[in-house]
Amino acid sequence: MSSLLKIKRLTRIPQLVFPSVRAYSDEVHKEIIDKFVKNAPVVVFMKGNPEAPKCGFSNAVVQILRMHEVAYESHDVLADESMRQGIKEYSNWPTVPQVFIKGEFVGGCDIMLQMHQDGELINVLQKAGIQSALLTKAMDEEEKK
Ligand SMILES: N[C@@H](CCC(=O)N[C@@H](CS)C(=O)NCC(=O)O)C(=O)O
Ligand code: FES
Repeated sequence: MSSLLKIKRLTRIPQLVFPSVRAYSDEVHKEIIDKFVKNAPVVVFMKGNPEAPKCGFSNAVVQILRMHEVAYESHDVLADESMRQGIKEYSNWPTVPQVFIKGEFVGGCDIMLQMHQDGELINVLQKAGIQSALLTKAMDEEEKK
């Protein structure tokens, strides 16, 4: 028997245990996205940027927030593939755009459109301490009457 085999038989070499690399990177990634999501009162993950959206769904969200004159931070997922996948895992929502208000996932394009149409967006913004320009205008008009 070769001396190497003898050594192997006689010694129990302890195995090094590494946490799975994927589990580790997922955790780190979640932390990074968590910081982005909570970095501003309103945060939007989209394709392109507010000045030049690169998809109609992202454009719709930009138009809605513009109507309410809401300031927000945006992230272009097309510029960062790990962000594109990471945000979907973070919120457990399969598509982009994604809108967060006060760190809470609110929805994508369809939900934002629905909330805009039924007035719920004004309420959600109000609860987050943000006054929609549409509400300001409505109040101004009410005062004039
Ligand atoms: N119904 C969706 C429309 C958004 C959507 O379908 N997005 C697709 C096409 S832009 C998407 O994000 N696909 C996955 C990807 O591109 O990573 C919504 O309400 O937001
Ligand atoms: S990029 Fe094609 S539908 Fe959004």
